[in-house]
Amino acid sequence: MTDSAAPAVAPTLRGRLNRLIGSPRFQALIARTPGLRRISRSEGVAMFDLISGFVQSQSLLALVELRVLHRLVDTPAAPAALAADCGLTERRMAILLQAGAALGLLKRQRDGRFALAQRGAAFLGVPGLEAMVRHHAVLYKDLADPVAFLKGETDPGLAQFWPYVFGAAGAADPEVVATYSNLMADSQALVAADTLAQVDFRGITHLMDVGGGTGAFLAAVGQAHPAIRLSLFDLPVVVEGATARFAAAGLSDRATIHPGSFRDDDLPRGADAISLVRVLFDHSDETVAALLKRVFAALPPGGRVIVSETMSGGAHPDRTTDVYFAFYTAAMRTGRVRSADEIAALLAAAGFENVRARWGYRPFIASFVTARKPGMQAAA
Ligand SMILES: CC(C)=CCC/C(C)=C/CC/C(C)=C/C=C/C(C)=C/C=C/C=C(C)/C=C/C=C(C)/C=C/C=C(C)/C=C/CC(C)(C)O
Ligand SMILES: C[S@@+](CC[C@H](N)C(=O)[O-])C[C@H]1O[C@@H](n2cnc3c(N)ncnc32)[C@H](O)[C@@H]1O
Repeated sequence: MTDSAAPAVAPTLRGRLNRLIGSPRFQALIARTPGLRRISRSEGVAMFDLISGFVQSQSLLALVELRVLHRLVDTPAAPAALAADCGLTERRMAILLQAGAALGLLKRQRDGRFALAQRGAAFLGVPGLEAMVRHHAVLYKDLADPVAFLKGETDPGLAQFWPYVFGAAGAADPEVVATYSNLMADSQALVAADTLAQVDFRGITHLMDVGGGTGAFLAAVGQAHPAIRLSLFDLPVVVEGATARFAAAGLSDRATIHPGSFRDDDLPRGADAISLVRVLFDHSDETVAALLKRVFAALPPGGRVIVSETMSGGAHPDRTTDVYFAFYTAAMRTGRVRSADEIAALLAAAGFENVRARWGYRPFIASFVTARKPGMQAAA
């Protein structure tokens, strides 16, 4: 701690402890003390993990771009064979494969060939994950100068990647919208699974999913709860993809599609529950407050609202959401990752009561806040 050698004000107890821990002599002492040296080593590993995270992510991106995991699904292969297929020199391919093995995605065999490890096999099976990793090229470019990014001196490319967040007019190009909608729909499988596992849907007779994309969440709800009627509300160009999805899922009779913009239009009435899945974190507090008012107006007394998205840990900062999703939504410029308490406050301000929060099993997939419109309970 060289630049803080002379404190300007009397340090607190925590400050004195910080100076002690930051002293190389103290660190050396811990490192050579039996029983304590384990702490020193594991702290070093944790620090190195932070330092090298970007390189780990870029190794993964290279494995994805070159389809290395796919190439190893059925049989192991030697670096030379993969090098030829991927257009790399054998030496560079060996570096990539060794890194993949070190990251637990591949397994290095005794004969020098590389096989797909359990984590690599699982990675390929997670819906939408490869596409997510690929699109990180845009995010990581935006974060190349993180200080300039935080000062607002850069023009993040991610803001252009998602066409809809600036309003209905942004989602005009059907091809761009399709790319975006597919990425969302693919990654929706895990969100739907966790929402269905952690939120109580009992008593709901008609669910409207606002900002529901092409209906992937509703399709999952429809399959899990055969009695629930379904309504989808999203921008006109986005919901075009929903008709085919509902037909393929055998839900055409139970599902109604409502094209519209929640910025400009009131929401259709009739549903006794409204879900907002990965919608609020795209938008400013003002937009969210106006949207929640519309949600409130559309529900009957006792009607339920379900918010499902990644949330800040708030008082307990979370490693996944308070880093990746906080920077991600900042790069989009319009939204932010809110804690369950912040979402609860916005719901209360819109008139909702009985607000309940549940931290997700996998917070990087979703956490949940539910609330009710005051009045009579909706009939079960
Ligand atoms: C029987 C034998 C032989 C062995 C048994 C071994 C065994 C049981 C293995 C288990 C393997 C297994 C089942 C693994 C499962 C792994 C899973 C399900 C992993 C899931 C991982 C999910 C991840 C990493 C999700 C990442 C999500 C991301 C990055 C989401 C990003 C979302 C964004 C950017 C959303 C943006 C929306 C916007 C634009 C802000 O509005
Ligand atoms: C991050 S996506 C989430 C989609 C889906 N709920 C999911 O989790 O996969 C946000 C959704 O909100 C929709 N959306 C954004 N602005 C909207 C608006 N003004 N009116 C209606 N939907 C809107 C987008 O089209 C998009 O489908």
